[in-house]
Amino acid sequence: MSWADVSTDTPTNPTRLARPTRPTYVPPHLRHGAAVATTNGATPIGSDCPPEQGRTATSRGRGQSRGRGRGQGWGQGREASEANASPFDGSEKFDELEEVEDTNGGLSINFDAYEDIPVEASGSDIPPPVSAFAEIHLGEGLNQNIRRCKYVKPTPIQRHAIPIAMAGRDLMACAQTGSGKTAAFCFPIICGILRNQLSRGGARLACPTALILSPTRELSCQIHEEAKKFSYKTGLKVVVAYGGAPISQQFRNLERGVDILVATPGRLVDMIERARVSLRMIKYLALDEADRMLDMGFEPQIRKIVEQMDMPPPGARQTMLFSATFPNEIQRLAADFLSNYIFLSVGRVGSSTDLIVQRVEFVEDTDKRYHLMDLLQSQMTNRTPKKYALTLVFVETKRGVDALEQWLCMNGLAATAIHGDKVQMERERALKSFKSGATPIMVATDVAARGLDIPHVAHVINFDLPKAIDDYVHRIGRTGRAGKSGLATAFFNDGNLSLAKSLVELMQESNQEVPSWLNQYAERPSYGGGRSRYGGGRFGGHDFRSSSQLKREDYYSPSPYGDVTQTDVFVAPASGEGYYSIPYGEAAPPDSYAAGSDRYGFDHGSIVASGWD
Ligand SMILES: Nc1ncnc2c1ncn2[C@@H]1O[C@H](COP(=O)(O)OP(=O)(O)OP(=O)(O)O)[C@@H](O)[C@H]1O
Repeated sequence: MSWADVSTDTPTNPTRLARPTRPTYVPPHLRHGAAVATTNGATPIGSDCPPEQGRTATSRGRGQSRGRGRGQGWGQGREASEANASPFDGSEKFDELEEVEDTNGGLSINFDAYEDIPVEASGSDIPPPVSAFAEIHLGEGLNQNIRRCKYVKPTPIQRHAIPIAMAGRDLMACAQTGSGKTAAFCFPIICGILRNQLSRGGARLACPTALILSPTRELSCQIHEEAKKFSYKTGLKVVVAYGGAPISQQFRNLERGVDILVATPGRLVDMIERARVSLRMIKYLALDEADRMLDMGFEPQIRKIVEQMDMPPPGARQTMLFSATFPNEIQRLAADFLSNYIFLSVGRVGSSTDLIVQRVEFVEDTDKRYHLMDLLQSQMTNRTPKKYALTLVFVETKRGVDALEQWLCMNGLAATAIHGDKVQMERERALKSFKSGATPIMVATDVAARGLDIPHVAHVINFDLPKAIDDYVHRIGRTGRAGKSGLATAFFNDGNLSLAKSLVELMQESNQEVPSWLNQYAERPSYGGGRSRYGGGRFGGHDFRSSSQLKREDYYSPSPYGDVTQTDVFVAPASGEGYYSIPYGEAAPPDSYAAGSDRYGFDHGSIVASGWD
């Protein structure tokens, strides 16, 4: 049970272990926003928050609640705030956007942040990367939309992945959170359909040409919006299908014609079984968050869709798998869906970006709520006027999410909540209210951990740390997107021991300061001795085919990458210049899992319980 589950206002007071590695707890009313002294080198609570965060300085701490919906300033209650939620949805305004030539470098994306990221590509005959969209013949319609989106130049994953996909190759691609993977699979799909004039009209039985699968409703909607922007005025029809919304309306949308279907697996299976969708014309299949899609929760459904329906087999369709994390075990499963594919990793697979400042604080379960309140109050104190910043708080269980949201609202903070037990309308309302800044705090399960691209998320707080480091990577990836910086704070205690080692490794590789007490946890053999899910090697993630089970001749020298021969894996800075090879023998060992355990070595139930659907 997460401590967030506790719905009483007063925490219980369990016996505390004497531990020098814990910050001194000071009650909120004594803090006055000042830094709290620590005895262990942990970051003082409430300090060092980015100045732009927070809303007003009028929120109330414990005991100062006015009740829900009756506060003021940032302390406005939830109902009032949600009622005022801005109806603005960026995509609705796309029509009004003008085409923008290269002004101020396009969007405020900081491309320098992505230079010199290591790139690994393996497979046969790898098409070389490009450095500009103009180098790829995407077609005038798509190019105009790229300009409308103010994408001036491709991100590293786009530079490498788009030429590979445009060459018709299957692809397994990993790149850091917020680095532009959506466009990397959307552009080749749109371009391919337009180029081959595969567009089809409406019919009772919908036969899309492209299928994009994602694990959550919100992510499917987001991809749908993106794909619609990219195919604006091209004549392509993009339709979304997801659970929780009336299927009849989605059927009507399909009847009007569909070229690209974006779907969650459950709703798609339902539609196929009702004989309203056929996959027999599929030429392009993309799995976003592919490792999650092939994880234990979704794999049977994905296999059903891809292998047991009428979808053309690998080779007859083009398959693209994308994620920020790709454990070897999942790579092995994924290989079933691919044909002669190229493995591409941009940045360390499963790494967090250096743009996210990560802090870990030792917080006992009983203290979590008040530490959270400290952080939020500190943000308010340090805020920059007129700048709005959002805070996403991850909690382990759905009950815990509800209880924490309620507690925050009772204490005068405008918070909303999202998890898989809420009805779809509540989920949508929560997300909209959060995005608009009306409720600048959102408490969530892992249902919000992957893929969501919400501007202005400045702070991700792991109130409860996840069981698996991959989930941590995706969660903190909700901030620090598209070259912007972000802050991630995690509350760590004895219950998170099994995560210590991989957390320290991740932080070190992202050049983060690791508290000495956390290092000590990581060094404990019983706690921190667990094997990281990542492979070894220079930046961790590698094509699992480079493991020792494979023969040397299974690999090719991808000539377009230079004059290197007799090597297996090619690595380059993101710029595409100066590729060099990793000799075969130095490739990362396979990341096999202990017999009987899942890939994390954790209890399945607790992972599933975190709110996916
Ligand atoms: N070439 C580009 N120029 C400017 N902005 C871009 C470019 N490509 C993508 N973006 C923007 O970057 C943001 C992140 O992109 P996207 O959501 O595709 O990331 P992602 O890699 O899929 O992240 P995640 O791993 O969290 O799913 C989006 O707001 C997107 O519009």
